Amino acid sequence: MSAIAISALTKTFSKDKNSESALKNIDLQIVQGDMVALIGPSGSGKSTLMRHLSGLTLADKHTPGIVKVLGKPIQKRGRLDKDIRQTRAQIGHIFQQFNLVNRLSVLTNVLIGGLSRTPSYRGLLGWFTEEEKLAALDSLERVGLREFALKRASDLSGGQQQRVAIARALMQKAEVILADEPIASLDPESSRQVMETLKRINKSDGITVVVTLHQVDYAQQYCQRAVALRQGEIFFDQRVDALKTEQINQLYGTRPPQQKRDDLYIDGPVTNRRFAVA
Ligand SMILES: Nc1ncnc2c1ncn2[C@@H]1O[C@H](COP(=O)(O)OP(=O)(O)OP(=O)(O)O)[C@@H](O)[C@H]1O
Repeated sequence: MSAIAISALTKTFSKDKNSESALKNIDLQIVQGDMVALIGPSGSGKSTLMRHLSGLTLADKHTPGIVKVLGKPIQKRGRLDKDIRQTRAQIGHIFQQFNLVNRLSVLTNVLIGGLSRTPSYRGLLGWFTEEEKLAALDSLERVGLREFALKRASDLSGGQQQRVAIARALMQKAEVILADEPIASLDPESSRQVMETLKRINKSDGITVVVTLHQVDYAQQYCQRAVALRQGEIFFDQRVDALKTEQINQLYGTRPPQQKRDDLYIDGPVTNRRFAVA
């Protein structure tokens, strides 16, 4: 079964009839257990596509677009499915802006991941069972942060916070993780640790991971497949080891690879927005 199935997905933000669509008739299937990088230049539609997968953004009405996750519809013809809550409970989210509750402990943040299975009165009161706490500690152990359990989330570095978000997805027992630019504001070492952690849980638990990345070299190092968007369309979709420098240059519209690496910034000299043209 496909973990993710998208067909005929079109999204136009502006009501102006002549404006370009952010996504144009996208068809995409991702099998369960795959780790897929979504790459492409700024504004190509990566985040918009990710938001459609969890129903945070709706496709154009009166178009045949369908998005399914784990075989269940998320949205159809620009309308959310009525059972979306159950499906959403199986999707873990990791965003560029660390989406933890800063004033709560790391452990509580992870416990929040299991709320979809906790009776709501207990969740509201912050009552968690010993078993739930042990499971949360176990998730933290798996991302290498068990000893940070009682710290405030805001006291952790950006990279550590991203790993807490991964632990929260593990606690949630997410079968699909959508990571939207999880390393965009991290230094190279923290980026490596976050990508290694995603890769590890992808391999060991068979969790499907879709990750948007600005750096092609991280996609090549950690993912099996790369799907590239350009101007709202799929520009290439292939195994990462089949990616050619020429295609990457075409995708980003950069100068040829003999340029110095420092000249190859996508958006100016913003750290971590650089990508390698190998
Ligand atoms: N809420 C919105 N309202 C209007 N236009 C939007 C909205 N969100 C995205 N867009 C437009 O849709 C297009 C795709 O944007 P999107 O953020 O998906 O690109 P991206 O590939 O994720 O870019 P980046 O790498 O910079 O995050 C852009 O032209 C953007 O301006």
